[in-house]
Amino acid sequence: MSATGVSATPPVLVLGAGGWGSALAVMLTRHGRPVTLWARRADFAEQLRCTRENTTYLPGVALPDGVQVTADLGVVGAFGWALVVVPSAGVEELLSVLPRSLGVVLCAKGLSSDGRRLSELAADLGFARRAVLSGPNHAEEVGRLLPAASVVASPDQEFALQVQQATLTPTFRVYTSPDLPGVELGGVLKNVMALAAGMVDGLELGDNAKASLMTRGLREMGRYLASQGAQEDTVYGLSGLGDLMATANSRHSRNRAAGERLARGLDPAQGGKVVEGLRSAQLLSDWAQAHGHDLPIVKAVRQVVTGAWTLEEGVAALMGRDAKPERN
Ligand SMILES: NC(=O)c1ccc[n+]([C@@H]2O[C@H](COP(=O)([O-])OP(=O)(O)OC[C@H]3O[C@@H](n4cnc5c(N)ncnc54)[C@H](O)[C@@H]3O)[C@@H](O)[C@H]2O)c1
Ligand SMILES: O=P(O)(O)OC[C@H](O)CO
Repeated sequence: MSATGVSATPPVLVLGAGGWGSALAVMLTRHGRPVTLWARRADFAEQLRCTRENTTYLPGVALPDGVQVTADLGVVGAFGWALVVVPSAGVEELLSVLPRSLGVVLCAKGLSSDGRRLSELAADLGFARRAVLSGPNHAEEVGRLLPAASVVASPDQEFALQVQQATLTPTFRVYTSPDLPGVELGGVLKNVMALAAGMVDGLELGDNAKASLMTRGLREMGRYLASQGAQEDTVYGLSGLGDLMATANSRHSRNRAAGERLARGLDPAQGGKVVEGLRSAQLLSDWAQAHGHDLPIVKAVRQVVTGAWTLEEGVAALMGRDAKPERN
């Protein structure tokens, strides 16, 4: 409490100073929520402090003074929970050095190296309070205070409400959900579907093909959610349909762009950019094969990405499947 009896807004801890971590830090700070932003590299933290702009991952967006940048992970001791905003490939490394008493809000949209959901990985490492934050949220737009919505999902309703209150602002509308796996897997699968949508763009197959792919992709996502014990209808929310529409159609999406580049015969992960759908396609496809589960679009993406199929073979495989009712 301040001297006036009004509660001071507690600061939010953002771990990871890439595009999304920086956008969240800017958006929250602009709305009066001070943020501590942790960057892994001391020289990068120093650069952010000096220039007040993340020219590498979020160019053109100023970091307000309220964003305290640090490379000292010791700051976590002052916080009860944190937004974990490093790419999925780096989540295990970061979580393994954090105190297990910290509540973790996982913001990455990928799987662990052995195919676990990141919240499962956090549970296995001993984190009791876990949530995910996911939705149609391009950093380039959220950081510029354009309106967006998202979902914080956790079986721990008190934790979900705490994170919702801390992150909901006039430009970022945050909903809660108890379906953690459903929200988390929506973010994973939409990246694979966005790769496929980018391939459709690159091949210039037309609007009908893209709409058909996205709709059948959504059905495939729902079936996969159900197979993982999640609620199938979570796929129709912000983290599923919402993020699929945003990512598969966006000029900002690295996954969509990677698919388009691949279809044009270029390197999909241009300049070492994070394209999480590439690894997820492999992991999900391996799982489907091992468990006799049908994930045709995921499989086609994997086959094309690994070079096992040409793009034309991928299209033919999807168009030549058995006739069936739409609901299957
Ligand atoms: N960019 C977006 O619009 C957006 C929106 C929502 C969610 N996400 C998700 O957020 C995650 C991060 O994406 P991004 O766009 O911020 O990535 P980015 O490529 O912009 O930046 C990644 C950052 O993470 C750091 N990093 C990498 N490995 C690390 C490790 N082991 N420990 C600590 N830091 C590490 C990098 O140095 C870099 O600062 C991804 O999983 C992505 O799917 C991104
Ligand atoms: O750039 P992408 O493809 O990783 O997508 C970014 C966000 O996930 C969009 O919500």
